[in-house]
Amino acid sequence: MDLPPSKSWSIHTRREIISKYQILDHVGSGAYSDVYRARRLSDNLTVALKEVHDYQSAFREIEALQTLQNCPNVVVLHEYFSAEDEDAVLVLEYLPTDLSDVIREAKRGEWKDQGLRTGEIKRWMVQILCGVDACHRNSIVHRDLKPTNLLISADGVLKLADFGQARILLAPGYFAIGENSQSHEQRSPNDAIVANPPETNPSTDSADDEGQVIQAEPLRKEEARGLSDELREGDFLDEGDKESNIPDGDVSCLATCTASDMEEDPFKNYAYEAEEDENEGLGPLTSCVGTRWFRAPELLYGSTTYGTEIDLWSLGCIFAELLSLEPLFPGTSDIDQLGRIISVLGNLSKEVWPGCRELPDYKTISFGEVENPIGLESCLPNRSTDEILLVKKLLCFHPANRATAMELLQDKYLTEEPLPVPTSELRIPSKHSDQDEGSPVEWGDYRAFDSDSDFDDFGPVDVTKTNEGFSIRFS
Ligand SMILES: Nc1ncnc2c1ncn2[C@@H]1O[C@H](COP(=O)(O)OP(=O)(O)OP(=O)(O)O)[C@@H](O)[C@H]1O
Repeated sequence: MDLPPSKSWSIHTRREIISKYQILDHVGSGAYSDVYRARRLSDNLTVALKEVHDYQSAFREIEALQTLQNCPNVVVLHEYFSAEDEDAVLVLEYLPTDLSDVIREAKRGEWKDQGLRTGEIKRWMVQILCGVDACHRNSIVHRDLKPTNLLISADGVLKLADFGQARILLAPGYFAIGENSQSHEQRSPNDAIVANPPETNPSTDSADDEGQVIQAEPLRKEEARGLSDELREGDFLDEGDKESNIPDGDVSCLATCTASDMEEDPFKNYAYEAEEDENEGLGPLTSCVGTRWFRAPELLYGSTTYGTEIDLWSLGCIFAELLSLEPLFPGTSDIDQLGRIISVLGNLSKEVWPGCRELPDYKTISFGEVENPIGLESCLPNRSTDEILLVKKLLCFHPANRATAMELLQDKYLTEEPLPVPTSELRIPSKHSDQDEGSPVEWGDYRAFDSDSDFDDFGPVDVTKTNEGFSIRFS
């Protein structure tokens, strides 16, 4: 049931907006935004108004969406409002649900034959790949791909959304958001910028050899499984939080790696950010992007010169989750995240990625030798060889070895029987707007799990000083 709209929302003070839109309800919020469902007065179209509280995030989202406006698998930007000293407001097509809802619904077994049918999984994958392919052809790296950012229309069309962290790697001519309060109707599309994504060129600024070294133990098979189960069951949560706050790593590093964390962090050399210069299309990039569970190893090791391949890693994690209905690497800290990856895939060494030693934090974080990696097969039980192979093509340590979205669209798994079902045959979960936003059970279970530091949510950690620095063991 829709509650009467609150008049206290700041968006109601924006005359230029309420003269064109009737605000219906508040449908969600992110690290930098509040999103409202609204009705366009001129034609009754339902839209989403995204009020973005961060200038850079708004700028990035508008720029990326304008570039991608003709892509059927990217959310449509109808127009945007910008004003000096006011948050930008993006008028987006309204999409009632997302892929995390699909996964959750399938997992609950409320759908007749339990889980997702192979043809459905394939159709979701094809739509995601089309959206990502469009981004990468335009040299746009999304940097925060995850199921909650893959929104879905009532008729089953999946669209990439939340481009607040996106970067255009080859700048197609930056534009500034207008200084005066005004609306900006969607412009005609830019010519597609077709360019090869830049080679991932690991920084030569390797970690200071004299610096502190974090030696982390990757989880053993049983530990990894135990911890995953614990996380899934929410054993460590307060009773009241169990359903609502299942930690999903849905924590943007941008939101959690604060300067004060770094200052208080005894392992100062572990993580750092590069200042991103918006005017430099190919300047250093921050490694603090994305959501931990979907973050590529080069980001976790502090790379600032990565490319579109970081999105391909995220895709591997998302596809694995579609296949198993469980998050693949549900890390509780960045180091735990790396530990989980290494436990499954094996050690990151120069044999699998010759350039890995150049990663800024490679020498700072070292893991014990994993002799028997768990393997993706164990993480995806009951899935076919082709399905596992598809995920393996994305989850390669060496970014250059990851299959591109275009290559995967031609993969035999997606082109052979059973074929992807038509979108009209996809089962769509009930709408966001049908849910009671006040209920944390409905709104919180795949969303924000907050943490101020990389270590505070990690559980027992045994730190000992060694000749080289510190050794950390997680128990
Ligand atoms: N076009 C849309 N239609 C319907 N709901 C939307 C739309 N865009 C966003 N939302 C809702 O608003 C929430 C926040 O939006 P979004 O993720 O884009 O914000 P953000 O501040 O960039 O988030 P994050 O913290 O993930 O970076 C989403 O989880 C979704 O529920």
